[in-house]
Amino acid sequence: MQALKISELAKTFPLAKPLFGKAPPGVRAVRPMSFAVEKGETLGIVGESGCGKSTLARMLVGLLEPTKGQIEIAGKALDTADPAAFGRLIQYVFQDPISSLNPRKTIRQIMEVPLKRLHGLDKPARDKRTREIFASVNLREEFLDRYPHEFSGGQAQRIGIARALAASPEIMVLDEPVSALDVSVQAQVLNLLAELKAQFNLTYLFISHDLAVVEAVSDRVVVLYFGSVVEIGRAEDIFKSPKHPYTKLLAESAPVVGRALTAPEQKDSELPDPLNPPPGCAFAGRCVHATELCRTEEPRLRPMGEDQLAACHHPLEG
Ligand SMILES: Nc1ncnc2c1ncn2[C@@H]1O[C@H](COP(=O)(O)OP(=O)(O)OP(=O)(O)O)[C@@H](O)[C@H]1O
Repeated sequence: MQALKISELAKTFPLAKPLFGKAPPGVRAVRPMSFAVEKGETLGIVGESGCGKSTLARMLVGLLEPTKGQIEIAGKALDTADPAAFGRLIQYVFQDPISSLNPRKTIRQIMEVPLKRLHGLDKPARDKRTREIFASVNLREEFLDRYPHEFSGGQAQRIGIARALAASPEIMVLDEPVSALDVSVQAQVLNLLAELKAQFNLTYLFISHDLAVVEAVSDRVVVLYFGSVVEIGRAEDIFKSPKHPYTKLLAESAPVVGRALTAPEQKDSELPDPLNPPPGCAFAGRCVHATELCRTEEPRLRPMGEDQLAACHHPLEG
């Protein structure tokens, strides 16, 4: 069963109109993209800074209205102009746990908001549910009457996760959930997320620039480049047998213990200018395999092997 399906979802940020002349076309942060996530699956989302990960995530949780496209959760299309429709179905866990929590509210008050607003629970029911969720993220009950700044990064991220769980969502979008944490704490939070997924029957979208973490936690992975999906497939295939030269570049650029860093094959290290996008494949300027076709015609996502799709005119072998 599909937990989430997006169809032709896109976001363009308009730019200010100059005093004279035509308005510029705007920044196409997410170009029309479509994919689905199965219930219980963890879908990793990777790509370098500026590729549209956060814009996509914010649209998925109703924080940002798409320019076009559709979002379906558990088979139902959501009204993307109505953020309230999202809360009970999909929740966001932010990268920076402390600044995502209201500093003037106690943790109990923070936890109560979704329980009251989304589920209409009365005070005793809210207290009971808050205690249950707190226990499931391994936090002590006495923490409930403290303020966000009193917690370490790892504890604050558990609170951020608890707040998201309080909405009883089907899906959680985890946006770099461990990158702000000490390495020693990262594994604890990742283990907790795995336990919660099983306990609450959740589906995860896991955004990270840390490919080792994405490979470890994801069933399938989406690779974004310049606002588009350039490759999607099972995590092991994406990392061991990438079809798109950009996926290979990402994998080769990631430091792995015990492996010497190779100089990745590429011509340039710059992303194209979003205000002046190239006509063909957006990666052509950096790709050593690029031909005239790549510079003139945008490649479409197409099947390449079992459960793997890539948008490339000259996919890699093997
Ligand atoms: N509010 C905005 N107005 C105009 N352009 C924006 C806005 N937000 C994002 N962008 C642009 O959209 C593109 C995608 O940005 P986005 O933040 O989604 O990327 P990202 O992959 O999440 O990057 P990072 O990992 O650095 O957060 C970038 O070119 C960015 O400059």
